[in-house]
Amino acid sequence: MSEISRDVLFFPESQRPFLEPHLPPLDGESKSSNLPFTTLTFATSLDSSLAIAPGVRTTLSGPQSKAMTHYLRSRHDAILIGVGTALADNPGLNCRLKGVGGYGGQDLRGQPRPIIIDPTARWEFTEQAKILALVREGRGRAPYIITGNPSPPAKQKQILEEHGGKYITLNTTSTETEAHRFDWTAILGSLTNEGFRSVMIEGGGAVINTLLEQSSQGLVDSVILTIAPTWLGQGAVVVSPKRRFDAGGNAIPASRLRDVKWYPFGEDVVLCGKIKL
Ligand SMILES: NC(=O)C1=CN([C@@H]2O[C@H](COP(=O)(O)OP(=O)(O)OC[C@H]3O[C@@H](n4cnc5c(N)ncnc54)[C@H](OP(=O)(O)O)[C@@H]3O)[C@@H](O)[C@H]2O)C=CC1
Ligand SMILES: Nc1nc(O)c(N)c(N[C@@H]2O[C@H](COP(=O)(O)O)[C@@H](O)[C@H]2O)n1
Repeated sequence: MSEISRDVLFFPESQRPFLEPHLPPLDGESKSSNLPFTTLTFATSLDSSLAIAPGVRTTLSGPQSKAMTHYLRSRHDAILIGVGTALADNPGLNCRLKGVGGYGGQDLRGQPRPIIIDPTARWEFTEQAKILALVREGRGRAPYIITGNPSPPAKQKQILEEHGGKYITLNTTSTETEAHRFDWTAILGSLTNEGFRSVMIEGGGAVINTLLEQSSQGLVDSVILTIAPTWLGQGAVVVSPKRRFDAGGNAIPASRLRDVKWYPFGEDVVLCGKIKL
């Protein structure tokens, strides 16, 4: 069996319609805001964890919900993760559904552009990175890395550009607790400048927790979560955004979904909704 046929995933036509209201429009119609249609999507445990420990790749999705995630990848122009995930997972970030480009389809049709948020350009990848191997095999696109470092390492820049990727430089700001932070509107604006009309944001913890802060959660158009029937336990990488307070200083929920729909998917459930603003 070839490497490609072993990897191929199937997501039946009959299971696709329920997702449609939660996805970027098929006709490419853009939003009024000029920013890409933004879907927040990840797999979580019952204790709101993404991975069993920092730096550890952890399988949560069952086969059906994994195939659904790859369908989501085929429906977005770009797929975004933080550098923590790039380092922990050595991810492919391509779409391995039967029929997309590289998996029986033409060219790279249906393959999203991977976007990595790496403010200091600390990801020291080599040609062996899975994401680049897939590019050489014609099964994925080269990543664009958003950085605040005006002089990223020459070696990585060369490798990236040889594969058709690039660094995109964006200004960072400093907060009391963080030395180099991107504003999410600026991140999404830079994707618009590159011509992307939709992006799915997969994680990891820091990416999701900053996106769900009050100042940026309004940028999220759709939320599609896979919930797996497992508790990862203490010490895991947790989704838990910064606490919010009302005018009287009382703690209030950091974020809440509206128009929620739940769909069983094998042993998992898939939750779709919108952020209530
Ligand atoms: N179950 C799932 O669906 C998923 C699981 N994961 C898991 O999540 C874990 C990784 O999570 P985590 O360690 O939190 O890493 P992240 O992937 O969230 O990357 C975090 C880093 O990205 C940079 N970053 C994130 N947001 C911003 C911002 N707004 N501005 C500037 N820089 C930003 C920072 O880099 P710097 O430190 O250089 O400042 C930050 O430390 C992995 O174990 C992975 O397996 C990941 C995705 C999905
Ligand atoms: N949907 C989903 N389910 C899980 O169980 C996961 N661990 C993840 N992780 C995300 O997918 C990336 C790996 O992608 P490749 O299979 O290498 O293409 C990983 O980096 C996370 O972003 N997602």
